[in-house]
Amino acid sequence: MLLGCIADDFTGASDLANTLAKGGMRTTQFIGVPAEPAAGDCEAGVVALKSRSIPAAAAVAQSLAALKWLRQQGCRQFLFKYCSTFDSTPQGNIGPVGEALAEALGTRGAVACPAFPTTGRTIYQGHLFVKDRLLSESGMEKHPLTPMTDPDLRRFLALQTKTPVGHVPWATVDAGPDAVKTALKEAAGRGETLVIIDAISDADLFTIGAALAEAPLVTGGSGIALGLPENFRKAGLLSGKGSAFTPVDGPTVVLAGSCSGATREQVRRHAAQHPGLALEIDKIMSGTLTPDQAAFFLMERIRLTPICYSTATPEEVKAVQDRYGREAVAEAIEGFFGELAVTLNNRGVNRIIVAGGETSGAVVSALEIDRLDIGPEIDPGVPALSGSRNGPLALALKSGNFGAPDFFDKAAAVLAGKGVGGMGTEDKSAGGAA
Ligand SMILES: Nc1ncnc2c1ncn2[C@@H]1O[C@H](COP(=O)(O)OP(=O)(O)O)[C@@H](O)[C@H]1O
Ligand SMILES: O=C(O)[C@@H](O)C(=O)COP(=O)(O)O
Repeated sequence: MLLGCIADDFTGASDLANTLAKGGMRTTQFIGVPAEPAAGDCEAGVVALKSRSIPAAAAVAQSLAALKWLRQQGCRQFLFKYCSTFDSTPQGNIGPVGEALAEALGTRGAVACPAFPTTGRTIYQGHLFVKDRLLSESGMEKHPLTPMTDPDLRRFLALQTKTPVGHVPWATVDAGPDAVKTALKEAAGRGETLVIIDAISDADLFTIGAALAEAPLVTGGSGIALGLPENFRKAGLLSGKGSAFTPVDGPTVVLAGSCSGATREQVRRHAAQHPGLALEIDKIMSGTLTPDQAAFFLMERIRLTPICYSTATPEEVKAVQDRYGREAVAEAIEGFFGELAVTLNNRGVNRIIVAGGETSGAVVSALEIDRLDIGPEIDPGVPALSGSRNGPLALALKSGNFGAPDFFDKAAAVLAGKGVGGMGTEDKSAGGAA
C-alpha cells in the first residue's frame, strides 16, 4: 500500500476512494481499522471511521489506531480526509486529529484544504465558499450536528488547535508547486502544524498535489487527493490494475437520514415516483415504530425501489431536537436505519443506497461489512461500492449535499452495472433485470 487514508466519515471515505480510483490507484475502503492485513495489490487504502461528531479524544485515538495499521501496510504517505464543508465544532475534531497525526509522523506544515471545486467548494483568502455563498450562508449553518457559522477557516481551525494555523494564499498556489513547497516549509519553520491553503479550481489542486509528492501528511477534502496518484505514477509505483468492483442486480432500497438541501430535493423527487415511508421521529423516540415494521412496509413494495426517510426541514429538525436533545435524536434515528438495513439485507435486499454521512456510518457498521471495492462514479464524489453480506451486496453512500436530483434512480442503475460506465472495473455482473 502506498497511500494510507483516514476518513472521518463513511461517505467522505467513499468520496476520497472515488478520487483515488479515478486517478488510477487500486483502492479499497476499509470499514474501521482492519484486524487483518490488506490485500497485496491494494495501492490506496481508505480507513473509514465515524469520528466526525464524537468527542475529540476518541477521534484522536481512533485516527492514531488507523495510522498505526496503515503504517504496518507500508504506506509512504498519509491523508486525513474530512468534509469539504469542514464539518466540525469549535472543540474539534479536525484540529486535534490533524495535530495528533502530524505529531505521530514528526511533521509540521501539513496542508489543510477542504476545497472540492466540482461540488462548488472553494477556498479563497482563507474563506470557504459553497458555490457563490460563504460557508456560513450556504445552509451548513443549520446542519443538525455540526452547524458551520464561521467561513474563515484560519480563525475557526485555530479554535481547535494547540499550534498556530498557517495560510498559503492563492497567489502562491498560482505561482506553482515550488512556491507552494517553499511556503509550506516556511510555515513549518514558524511552528504551524496545519496550513489552510487557497484553491479555487482543480488546476490549483493539481498544483498543490504536485507540491506534496514528499509530504508525509496531507489533510483535506477529496479534492486534495486529485494530484496525488500522479506522484506515485511518475515514480513508477502504480500497477495500472482497475478496481475490483462487482455490480449487483436485485432488490433495491433507499435509506435517507440526511436533512441537507440536496437530499431534501432528491427525496422529494424519489418519493413522488416510488413508494415512500416518511419516518415520524416521535414514533421512533417512543418505540411505537420499529425497524421491523418499516421493513415490512418496504418489503411489500421492494420491486419498486422504495425509499425510507427521516429527511426533514431545518425547522422540523430543530423542533425534535428541542424536544429530545440533539444527540439522543441522532442516535435513535441512526440506530433505526442500521437495524432496518440489517433486516432488509437478511430478507434479500442487496442494493442499498444511503443518504447522509452519519447515516451511512450507522448502516455500514450495523451491516458489519469490513471492506468495500470502489466502482464507477454515480455523481461527483459518490462511487458505486461492492462488498459482501448474505452474498454480494452493492452500496452507494451519498454525502448529504452531493448528487443530482435524480441521484437515487441513477445509483440503482450503476450499482447493477448499468448506466454510467468506464473506469476499468473487473465486471463480474451476472446481469438480469432489476
Ligand atoms: N428528522 C430529523 N430530525 C433530527 N435529526 C435528524 C432527522 N433526520 C436525520 N437526523 C439526524 O441528522 C444527522 C444527519 O447527518 P448525516 O447523516 O451525516 O447527513 P449529512 O450527510 O446531510 O450531514 C444524523 O445524525 C441523523 O440521524
Ligand atoms: O467532503 C465531502 O463533502 C464529503 O466527502 C463528506 O465528507 C460529506 O459528509 P456528509 O455530508 O456528512 O455526508
